[in-house]
Amino acid sequence: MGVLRVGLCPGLTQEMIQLLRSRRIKTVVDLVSADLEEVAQKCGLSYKMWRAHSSGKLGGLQLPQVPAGSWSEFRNALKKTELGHGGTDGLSLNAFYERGTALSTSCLDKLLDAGLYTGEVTEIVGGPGSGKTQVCLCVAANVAHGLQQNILYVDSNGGLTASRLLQLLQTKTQDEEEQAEALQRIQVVHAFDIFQMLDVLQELRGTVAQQVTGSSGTMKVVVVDSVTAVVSPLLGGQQREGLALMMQLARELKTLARDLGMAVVVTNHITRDRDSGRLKPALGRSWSFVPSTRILLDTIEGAGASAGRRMACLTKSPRQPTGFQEMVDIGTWGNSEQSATLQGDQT
Ligand SMILES: Nc1ncnc2c1ncn2[C@@H]1O[C@H](COP(=O)(O)OP(=O)(O)OP(=O)(O)O)[C@@H](O)[C@H]1O
Repeated sequence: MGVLRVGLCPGLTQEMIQLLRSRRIKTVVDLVSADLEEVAQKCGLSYKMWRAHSSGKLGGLQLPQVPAGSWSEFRNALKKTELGHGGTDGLSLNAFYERGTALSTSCLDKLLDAGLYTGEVTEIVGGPGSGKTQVCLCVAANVAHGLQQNILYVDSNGGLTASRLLQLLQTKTQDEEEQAEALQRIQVVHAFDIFQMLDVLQELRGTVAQQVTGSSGTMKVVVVDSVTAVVSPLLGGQQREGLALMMQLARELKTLARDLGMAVVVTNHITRDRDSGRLKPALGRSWSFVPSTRILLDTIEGAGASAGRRMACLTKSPRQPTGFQEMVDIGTWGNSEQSATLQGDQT
């Protein structure tokens, strides 16, 4: 099982192993999946020392050259290795994915700390026209072309257009065959009410549960644009029934993420808090616990405003500080210029 032991890599001393064990890091995969910066801080290990220790081999598997930059770069480099994908260490691909692998989105990776994490629900929140659907399409194009993974795209508001999807793919490749292959990896389903949506997700659960690990047909990402479109009509009169259906949807999405190792993306509208007047995600408190990561998209007013520019702000994350924000230009995502990020700003 790739248990950490002295001699696995230079510098991995008994003392260090004890420290890691005290942080519940016992195997090579525990180590790869951990927040290395936090671990290093708690174990009194500097990044420089870590680089020196972990270059070369670990658990009999070749590690990447540790980049001089940051911990997150290092972790992502690790995840791309044979080790990060289970490798020959007796670990299944699913077992690793369940622990969380970042799937690059190409549009919001900085905020997401490298991408969408398998095993988690990520929510994109924003008002009408804020760009939620554009983010979903950008994710679909990158997962299908860049990562060559299958994706289920559940459209519940009619926002998806094939022409925009193709436009986004055309910026990635001029090869029409590659574009067609990528389009084939994106399975689009329309579900205009909660019952249709639950049916779609339950069917997906059945299919994914039967998937053979590592086969070319695995479905790694599911996008639901939007949950609000099917849930908010239920929350008016028969509140109880509506809430129960909403939580059933939440359970389905979490099962796909946690038990079946998928990355789940949902979109949600915003609403104004009656007391404070502040904007907050729609669907209330019960829903607010469903996603582990949330990005709020907002249009920009005043100087610097343009049709496609949006401020994307991380408002919930298990990995990054909340409040982290960056300006993105969704208008450029479909242009040949690959400029998504205009500036980074940590608040
Ligand atoms: N083909 C396109 N090329 C460039 N930008 C586009 C294109 N289509 C849409 N946009 C940009 O995306 C914005 C609309 O974004 P989108 O439809 O993703 O919003 P949304 O948050 O999903 O809205 P809603 O909640 O109403 O569904 C437009 O205002 C425009 O700036």
